[in-house]
Amino acid sequence: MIKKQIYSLITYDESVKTMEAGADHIGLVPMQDGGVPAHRVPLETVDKIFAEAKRRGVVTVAIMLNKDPKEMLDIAKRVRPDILHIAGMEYTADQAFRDQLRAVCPETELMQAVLVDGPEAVERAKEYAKFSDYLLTDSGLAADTGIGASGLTHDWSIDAAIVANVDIPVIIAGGLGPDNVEECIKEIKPYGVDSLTKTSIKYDGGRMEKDIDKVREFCERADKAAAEVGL
Ligand SMILES: O=C(O)c1ccccc1NCC(=O)[C@H](O)[C@H](O)COP(=O)(O)O
Repeated sequence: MIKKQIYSLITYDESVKTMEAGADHIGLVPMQDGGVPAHRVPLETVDKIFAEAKRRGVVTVAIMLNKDPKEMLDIAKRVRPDILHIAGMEYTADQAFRDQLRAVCPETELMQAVLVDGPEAVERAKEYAKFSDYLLTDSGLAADTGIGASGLTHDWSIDAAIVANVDIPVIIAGGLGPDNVEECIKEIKPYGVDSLTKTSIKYDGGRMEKDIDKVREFCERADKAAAEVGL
């Protein structure tokens, strides 16, 4: 079984369709400082989407694109995600942040993004794994955060080394879509795979929406590859 994580949802309707198309984790950017304004989701809409996901047993992820740990903890307390994803490079979580998150939101797990920009990413991942519940390996460089949402792949042999060297679940991100998710799973054998750009329709001005046919194809191909390699 492989976890299919689909980002970045904006509306309730596309969230329901994304879950129906096979997503195991859904992620969105609750209203906050930082990030592309068109992707931020009002907190009332986050509540509605997360309630529906919890009803269906789908894991909810709140994506943090700001650099203020206090704001992150306040958002976690307010929207109660299953996972808080620290996505930017300008703030990286640490053990103190993990402890604070556990204190204010005991049920929320922590996922730290790892920039995969060379072999040194393996040591970076090992450090982050000391305080994280999940790692998300990702490509640079988004204009607003320095990591993620690039639509670009990176050297998967480094992800495979990360999976072999940490003992927490690793989700692979960066340029994954229906065209390459099978190859990625066969090469890395990760806990999960993530897709944003290649399963979205992007419009001028930064607005985007999920392409549900692409989401379905991504999930089906991921499941097929996972079954073939015995995951
Ligand atoms: O979700 C966002 O809107 C976002 C914006 C800016 C930086 C990162 C963001 N999301 C983080 C993710 O984990 C993406 O899903 C991941 O980077 C994969 O993106 P893509 O390469 O476009 O599939």
